[in-house]
Amino acid sequence: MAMAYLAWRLARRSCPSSLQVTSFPVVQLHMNRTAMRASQKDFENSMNQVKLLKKDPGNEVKLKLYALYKQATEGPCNMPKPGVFDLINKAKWDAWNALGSLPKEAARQNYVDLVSSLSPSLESSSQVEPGTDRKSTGFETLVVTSEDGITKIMFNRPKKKNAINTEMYHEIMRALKAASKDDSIITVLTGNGDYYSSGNDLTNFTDIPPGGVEEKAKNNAVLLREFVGCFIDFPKPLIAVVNGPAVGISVTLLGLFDAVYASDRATEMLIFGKKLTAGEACAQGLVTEVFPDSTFQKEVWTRLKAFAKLPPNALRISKEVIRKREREKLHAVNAEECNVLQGRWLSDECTNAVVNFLSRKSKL
Ligand SMILES: CCCCCC/C=C/C(=O)SCCNC(=O)CCNC(=O)[C@H](O)C(C)(C)COP(=O)(O)OP(=O)(O)OC[C@H]1O[C@@H](n2cnc3c(N)ncnc32)[C@H](O)[C@@H]1OP(=O)(O)O
Repeated sequence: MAMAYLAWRLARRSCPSSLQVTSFPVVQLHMNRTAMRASQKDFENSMNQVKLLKKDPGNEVKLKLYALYKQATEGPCNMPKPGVFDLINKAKWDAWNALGSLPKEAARQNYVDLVSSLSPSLESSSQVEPGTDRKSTGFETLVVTSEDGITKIMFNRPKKKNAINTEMYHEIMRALKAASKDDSIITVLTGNGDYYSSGNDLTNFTDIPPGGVEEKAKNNAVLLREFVGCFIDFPKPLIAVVNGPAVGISVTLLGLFDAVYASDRATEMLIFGKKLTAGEACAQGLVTEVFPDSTFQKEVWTRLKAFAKLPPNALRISKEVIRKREREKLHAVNAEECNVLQGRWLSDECTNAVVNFLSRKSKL
């Protein structure tokens, strides 16, 4: 991306961001949550999570879950005790009966707590699991899920370090448009696997149409302009969970997010051909906050779930007020930059860089 554009984006980080606008209610929300009981929705989400557990939690835990579920939905056990040879039903009955007169609400809370104690394995690793609620199908290069007021758009080409090919550009735009209209409060972009994204898929430059390289460069410029435009116009809080190294366009786009959380493993954010650590990117305002990789997913998702409970209209309006002043300028810079890039893609420098990369393993 052009120097001016990047400089502008960096400068923008020192302006009030929608994250700052929302920071006060977040504190309030943490205080409220400790006093809160699990809602019916939390309970239902936990039931869905149980179905998706990858590892069998073992009979003891399953019995506890069963008992708490029955207690939460039907109250104290008043069924006749099964016979001694009906081993399974007797074990279930015993577990339920052992809960005595525990109130339904407390059982619901215990159920949610128990499920969440089983869930860290889903969230603590660098490999991000898809959400457990609604999973959009129809994407080849993404996993899109919606849960807890958060639509998560996950780049899903881990074997290619989540390089963005033409199909993925189109799918990201489609997912963003859908997220802007769905009932989620915030939208998160992240990557599956060890990379956030290695940027533009360099094979995008090899599929030459009948009109030759000029037509290819023009098509790419049109696509890029529309793609970046979707980020400029995105109406809800947009958050990047940078789970690993990020390269090229996946870095420069970060300036259009409302918050950027990076794992301290994101050590290779390449800009100006220079590797930048996540900490350095944070010092320059491109990243909002850096977390240790060991706790990255857990800490970030806890925070995001709290954001997603903030008043949705206030969030949208805050973003609109901030973005309104700069939208026109952003679109103008985007258009100019795409024009410049269209020319650069026809240069020997660009051709050589692509050929060098693709010929490393004799792909050309
Ligand atoms: C519509 C067009 C718009 C253009 C917009 C302008 C955007 C510009 C940019 O984004 S410029 C940045 C482009 N990206 C790069 O230059 C990075 C290239 N990749 C690498 O340097 C390395 O792959 C790496 C440092 C990301 C990772 O290195 P390593 O750990 O050694 O892994 P591999 O190189 O073996 O990669 C594994 C696998 O992934 C393929 N791959 C990785 N990145 C890309 C990519 N950007 N494009 C295409 N393919 C990529 C790599 O070839 C390997 O594939 P293989 O296993 O050999 O099939």
